[in-house]
Amino acid sequence: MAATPPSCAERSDLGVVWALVRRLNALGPGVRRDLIIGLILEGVAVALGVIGPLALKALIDALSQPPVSSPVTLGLALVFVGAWAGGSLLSTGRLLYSTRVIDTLSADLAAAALAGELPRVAASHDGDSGRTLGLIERLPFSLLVVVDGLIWRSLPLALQILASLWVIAGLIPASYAAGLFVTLAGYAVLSWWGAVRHRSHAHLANLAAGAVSQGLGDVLRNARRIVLNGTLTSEVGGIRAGIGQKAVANVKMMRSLVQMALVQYGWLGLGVVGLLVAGAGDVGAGRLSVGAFIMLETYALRLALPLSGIGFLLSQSAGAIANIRDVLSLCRGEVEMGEVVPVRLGAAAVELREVSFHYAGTTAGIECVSVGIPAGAFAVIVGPNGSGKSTLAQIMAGVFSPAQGQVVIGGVDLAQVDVHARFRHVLYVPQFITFLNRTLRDNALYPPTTTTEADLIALLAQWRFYEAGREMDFATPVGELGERLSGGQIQKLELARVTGIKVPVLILDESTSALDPMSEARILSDLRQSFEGRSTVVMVTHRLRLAQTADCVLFMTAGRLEAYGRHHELIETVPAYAGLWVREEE
Ligand SMILES: Nc1ncnc2c1ncn2[C@@H]1O[C@H](COP(=O)(O)OP(=O)(O)OP(=O)(O)O)[C@@H](O)[C@H]1O
Repeated sequence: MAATPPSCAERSDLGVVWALVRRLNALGPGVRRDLIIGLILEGVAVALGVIGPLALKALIDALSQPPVSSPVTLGLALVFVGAWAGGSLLSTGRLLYSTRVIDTLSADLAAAALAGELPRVAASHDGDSGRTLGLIERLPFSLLVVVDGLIWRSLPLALQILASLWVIAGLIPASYAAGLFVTLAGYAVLSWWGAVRHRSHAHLANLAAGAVSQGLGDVLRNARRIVLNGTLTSEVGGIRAGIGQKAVANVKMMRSLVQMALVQYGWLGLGVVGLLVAGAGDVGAGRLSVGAFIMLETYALRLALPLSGIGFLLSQSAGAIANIRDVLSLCRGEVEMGEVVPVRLGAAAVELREVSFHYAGTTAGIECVSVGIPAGAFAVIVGPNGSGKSTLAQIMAGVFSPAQGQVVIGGVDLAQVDVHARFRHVLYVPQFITFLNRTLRDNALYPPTTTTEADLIALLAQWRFYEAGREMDFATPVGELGERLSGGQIQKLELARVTGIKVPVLILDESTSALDPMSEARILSDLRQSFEGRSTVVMVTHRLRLAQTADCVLFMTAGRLEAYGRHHELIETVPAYAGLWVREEE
């Protein structure tokens, strides 16, 4: 993973720009070199922008004072045209470097945002992948606006304005330089004011765009549910309505842009007309040469044109900065994925000390659970639907952090272990196993397993992964989330992978629920054998017959640990458990 500066949750616009500058600086010598080359090119372009109108003035003055020298006029004409064309050429050439810098920054930010967001999605179960996707997709354009437009172009332009005003003040009455300064400064202030006013529209347009991305992702992921339940028309209608709302937000944003442009260009027009009228009067009165007059107007137009580009960028910058701020807020600091080395080899004890947890905004969760599972044990968590089995399992695995209490694995408080490193202490296999849309091999050998392909093929053959006679084809893609595999195949593949993982505690959440009874018995026996002495295994299950052979049983009801012990003890002492057992037997 790319190294990123620690805190990314900047709030103010300047904070966002500053965060980008810091990230740019941290991107290494290659990026810094590109930045410097780009700045040099832009600097030369600025100088040519100042020289051009000066050459034009000299040319016109030479032409209006006979005798006219052909080599001099030709030379001045060449300087004027060369400065004009050269400046534009250099500015365009500079784009090569700025594009490279922006692409690198974009990749760095996207990686940091993803690295920050994935653990949050994994932990909260309320991931908003569509919104995140939209934010990251819009990032390159936003960076172009802010980095190329605001950071890179505004400084050279400010230099060009200052140098031009200095030249003007040196050649003609200072009042012209003052007039031009007031015109340009007023224009810049109006642009800034417009950008601030534009921000709320841009924010709403961003939200609408995010909602569309989120909705699209959601319906695409749920295509089968939608089509099989006959809700295609209404779901497509919902997306269309969302796009309509986005269009309304965009129109409002564009209207605000047009109003802003009216004010900006109105002011500019007034300023340039003022300079023209004053200049024409002075030329008529012989106080100003025709060359100086044309030079003044050329400077005015040459500076106003890029400034209007900056005005546009400023107006776009509110949305761009909002987008970048959102992406920065997804970054959660530096993520270093080191080598997969278990903290300790061998099974570890699990201890829960007065653990409580509630899902945000609900009363559902776990109430003050204290329990100890000895190292090397095979423990099962049982209980009715919604009693908190999966929640407890995920707290044990460090997926959810308890609001109160401690989870201690092999003497280590899990809260003290970085979320990215918890898999070295305890590994959780979720209730709903999903695969990456890659090959069977990629998913079956997915880290941190250390199993070999040959061992895996042998194991899956024993577990009857395919019906008799069918060859194992590890190059087959499994489809989105693994949808080309059957429910039982998904669990077999995952459990085969898990047998190759060396971890002190393994937590399986209903990982055999889709297996036929024979496969389940065989696979569980193989798993227990391969984890013996190596891992403590905790398994969430609805099948109480698995509890019969377990070393300990955790019986959950309504978010509480109702009872803990061996199966036969609970049968004798806990009527609710005995009732559940009788129902299963029936
Ligand atoms: N992400 C979530 N946000 C809010 N509430 C949740 C969330 N996940 C689970 N719950 C609630 O927490 C309670 C316990 O859920 P949990 O999944 O732990 O139960 P369970 O015993 O594993 O159920 P089952 O046997 O049906 O799998 C339920 O009331 C459930 O609705």
